[in-house]
Amino acid sequence: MALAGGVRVRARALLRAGAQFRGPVLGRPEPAAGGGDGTRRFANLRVLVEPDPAAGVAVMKLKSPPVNSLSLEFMTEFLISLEKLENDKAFRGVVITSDCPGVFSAGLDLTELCGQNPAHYAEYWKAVQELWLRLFLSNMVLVAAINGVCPAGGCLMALTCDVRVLADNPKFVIGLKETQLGIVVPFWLKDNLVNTIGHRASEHALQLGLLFPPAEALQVGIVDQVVPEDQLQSTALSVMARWMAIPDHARHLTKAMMRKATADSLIKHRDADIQNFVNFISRDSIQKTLQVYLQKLKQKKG
Ligand SMILES: CC/C=C\C/C=C\C/C=C\C=C\CC(=O)SCCNC(=O)CCNC(=O)[C@H](O)C(C)(C)COP(=O)(O)OP(=O)(O)OC[C@H]1O[C@@H](n2cnc3c(N)ncnc32)[C@H](O)[C@@H]1OP(=O)(O)O
Repeated sequence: MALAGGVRVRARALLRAGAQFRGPVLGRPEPAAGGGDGTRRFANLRVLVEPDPAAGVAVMKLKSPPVNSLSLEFMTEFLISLEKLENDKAFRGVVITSDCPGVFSAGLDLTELCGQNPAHYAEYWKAVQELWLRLFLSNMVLVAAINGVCPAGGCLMALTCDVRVLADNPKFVIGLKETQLGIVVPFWLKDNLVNTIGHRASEHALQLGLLFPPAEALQVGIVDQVVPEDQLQSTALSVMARWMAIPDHARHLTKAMMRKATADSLIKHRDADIQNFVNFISRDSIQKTLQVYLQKLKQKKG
């Protein structure tokens, strides 16, 4: 699936501005781009990709400090990196994890949702839809190695994956807390959750805006495994190895068959969903709530 119009335009702008694969990364000298040794890492500004072509797997590390919030730039760069892997036949699986200590992703970037104009909200929501669709319908096996708190939009990313492994730390909660902020999750994300944990559990989780700590997350089924923090990466890779043993075409066609109806319901109503979001987020009452919440977050330190 190609990037949607607005996101593609922004992607091109980012690429022109130099947000493309480069080395060295993390201060280590690496072969020049296209060096072809199959071991080099590549990165744009906010996503670090560590490829292991021999295994057919890449690890994508979200590194948009401080909290990997889903800004337009971050989502665009993430999708560029994902598309690069999708287009490279060497890669059949991706582990998604965080490079920001203690936070997988803080979810949607609240500064994108506050005090902006309707055109911005529309562009932003289109990018959120695109992120979800591209991940949800990815041909590749996606394993989320969740090494930090994972609320709302962070959970959105994790829910698109085929498998979620959560590090066992009581601070690492996961869930869709939107109602706690006075926000309603979009229907397609609700469907994604229902597909994952069932209808009744979703009713409770969504209405109460529940954030599950590891043991509860495992019990309700929003994650598939909880492991000690120091075993997260190795567990994610061994889960991946199991999935990689299945012939790709059969696995992918099965995944597409299982996910088609849920994805189609958004694809058919993308514009209406954007309009709905713009109307909702532009309301004075919602703006006020989000601004107060953002201020509280900022005052936490002071
Ligand atoms: C009718 C229906 C139609 C359509 C659908 C309608 C509506 C749907 C609309 C929106 C859906 C929204 C879903 C979301 O994702 S909203 C975001 C939810 N996320 C959160 O509530 C998490 C907030 N953050 C935190 O709880 C914490 O930051 C933390 C636990 C992730 C990390 O804690 P730390 O103590 O490590 O870090 P902090 O000091 O709190 O934060 C550092 C820094 O980062 C800023 N920040 C944190 N989160 C966000 C964010 N989500 N967006 C933007 N910025 C964020 C925070 O303010 C600090 O900034 P400063 O350094 O002080 O400047």
